[in-house]
Amino acid sequence: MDAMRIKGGVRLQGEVCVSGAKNACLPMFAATLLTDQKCVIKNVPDLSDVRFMAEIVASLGAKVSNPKPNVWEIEAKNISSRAPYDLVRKMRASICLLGPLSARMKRAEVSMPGGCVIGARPIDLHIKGLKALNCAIETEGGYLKVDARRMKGANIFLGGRFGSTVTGTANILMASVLASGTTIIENAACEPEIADLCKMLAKMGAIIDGIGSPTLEITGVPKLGGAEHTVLPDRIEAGTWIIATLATRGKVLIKGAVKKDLGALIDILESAGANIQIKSKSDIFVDGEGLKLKPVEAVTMPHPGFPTDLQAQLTTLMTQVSGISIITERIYPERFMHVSELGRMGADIVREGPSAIIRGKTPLSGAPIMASDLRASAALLIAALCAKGETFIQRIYHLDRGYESIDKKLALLGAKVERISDSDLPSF
Ligand SMILES: CC(=O)N[C@H]1[C@@H](OP(=O)(O)OP(=O)(O)OC[C@H]2O[C@@H](n3ccc(=O)[nH]c3=O)[C@H](O)[C@@H]2O)O[C@H](CO)[C@@H](O)[C@@H]1O
Ligand SMILES: C=C(OP(=O)(O)O)C(=O)O
Repeated sequence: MDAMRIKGGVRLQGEVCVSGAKNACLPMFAATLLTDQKCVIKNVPDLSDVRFMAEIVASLGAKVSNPKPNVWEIEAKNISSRAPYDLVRKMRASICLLGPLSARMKRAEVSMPGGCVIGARPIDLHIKGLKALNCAIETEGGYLKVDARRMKGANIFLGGRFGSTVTGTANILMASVLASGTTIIENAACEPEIADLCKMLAKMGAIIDGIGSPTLEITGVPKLGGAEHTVLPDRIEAGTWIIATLATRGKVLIKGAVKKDLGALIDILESAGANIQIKSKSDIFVDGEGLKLKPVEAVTMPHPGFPTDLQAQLTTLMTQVSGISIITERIYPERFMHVSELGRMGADIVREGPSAIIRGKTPLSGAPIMASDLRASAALLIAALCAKGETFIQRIYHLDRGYESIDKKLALLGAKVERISDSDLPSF
């Protein structure tokens, strides 16, 4: 297993390129199962989650290849409809297979995903949506079994007490593109990754109106064809670089940071006094030198609100800002695994229900710490970059799920980081 050694105290400086969005390409890989023709997906980040998804799609019978860096080709001529537990358990996003398999094979058996450290992750809305499309569903032996022989378009309100669902929208969308008649998904997730998935489906021949809005109208077609699609840049990676630059008081040009996808984060940071310059549609320059930021109050919400996937990173930044910040998590009220590890580095953070109350600015000092999930790891990494002395982050496989070549990108910005194996860790 790998760990990361970080020597803190360096200001990030230079230029960094954002990779393709993980949360767009995972459902896109599933979407390739909707056709027996070849799909080519470009700008795919080299991540462990992507490799898992490729493995799952291949295990279903698709021909999967990675002919060039960041390019994947998938041809799903003959596929089976059963996604087994051994593969599905490795990655929650594999629930996205449910919609495409139901639509193409008229039946699907997908192992039920479990919860995860960021909290409960139910799939009742996915089931509600498929039932509305006239599918019969039962759970048996840990599998969700869908009989989609009588699938047809419907009007579906896809919402719950936490708002919309991202992978739930992806599933119902991918099912309805081949369902007879018209489907209207109300309260659809508006995340840019869903809009990008819609664009790929449209290239495959799907008819979708309202792309990017909370109302998607899908006119079912009997068959889809192959397509070539380039994945949009990862707004969560871009946001992580913006925050890391401010936290280290650095100066970085972030290429592939799309302002329209980062509105809520930019608004929060500008209200704190950050200098964020929009250089073009997809380039943002952050100048953190000599900045005195003000504390913030932020609440996570579905897009276009402040994303939960940047909550942990913003928490770290606020430990380096004088005053009291309050960050409230409305999507996953338990997503605070980073808080105790930040405390071990010297942060003063108290949890009050779904909120973290951060009293800054506290000096951080390097320590041995443990990554617990993807974004918590990013938050710890940012803390390590700000800390005095050396930090050793263990279990960085979490980071590799969602950040392509993170150590190499950091090194290019001047950070002192090194990937080491657990056996090379000093004794603490
Ligand atoms: C692969 C992928 O795209 N992952 C993202 C996706 O996860 P994911 O699609 O799993 O998250 P959802 O959008 O479905 O979850 C949003 C909220 O709805 C609740 N819910 C969801 C489904 C359901 O059937 N019932 C229900 O109650 C969840 O518990 C959560 O509170 O969106 C999350 C919220 O932006 C992000 O943190 C994840 O990075
Ligand atoms: C929670 C995340 O991913 P997943 O939904 O795949 O667990 C994330 O990307 O932060």
